[in-house]
Amino acid sequence: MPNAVRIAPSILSADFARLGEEVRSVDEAGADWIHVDVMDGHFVPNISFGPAVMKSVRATTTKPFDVHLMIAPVDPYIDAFADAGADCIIVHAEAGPHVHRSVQRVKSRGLRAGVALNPGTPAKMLDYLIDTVDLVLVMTVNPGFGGQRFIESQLKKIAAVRKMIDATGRAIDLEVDGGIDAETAPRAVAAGADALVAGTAVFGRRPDYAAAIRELRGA
Ligand SMILES: O=C(CO)[C@H](O)[C@H](O)COP(=O)(O)O
Ligand SMILES: [Co+2]
Repeated sequence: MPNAVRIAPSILSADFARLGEEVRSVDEAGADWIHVDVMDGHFVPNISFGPAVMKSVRATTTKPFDVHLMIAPVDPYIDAFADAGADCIIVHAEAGPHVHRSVQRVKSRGLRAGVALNPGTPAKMLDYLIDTVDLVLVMTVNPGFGGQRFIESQLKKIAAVRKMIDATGRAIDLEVDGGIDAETAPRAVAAGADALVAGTAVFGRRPDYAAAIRELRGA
């Protein structure tokens, strides 16, 4: 299905005491990708987990790991997450010091590279990056926590990024992250998103993850 929307449950909202089982459950429930939120307590005001934890759950599924690094500076950690089994590594345009170099470093490991834009960062930031990336992640909350409210102004940015992607003629994924549920998902997709991260909307529906994923897809 070429135009199907990908659903990427964020394990930030999983039960960390049963992380492996949680990953297996969302895999069986129909997740397309597993979204891994890495927070450093510096770039964002929260700390989640590092590459060792990710590596230990990597073995529980064959689904691609979509690794969202909220780390500044990020370059010293790219190899560790590549070694831990990332399929796509997303770096923040704001994390610095040289985002283009960070993207090159991800690509040099043979992985898909993504760039994330915070809500206050304009789409224009992508002008000299879009030709090198495989994915753009538009943040629809300020990064650092799950369970926040979708920021409406980002719909305009999703539409602007969709135009930029289409103009390249390349297959670049447009993923949206933050406050995605059955109400916001269709609006993000209508604006141009083709991949949706969902933490609370999936893991908050414990134990029926399949229903949660079906609902997001159907929406
Ligand atoms: O990157 C993130 C936060 O920085 C998370 O991926 C995001 O918040 C998902 O959680 P929710 O769906 O509950 O908003
Ligand atoms: Co995320």
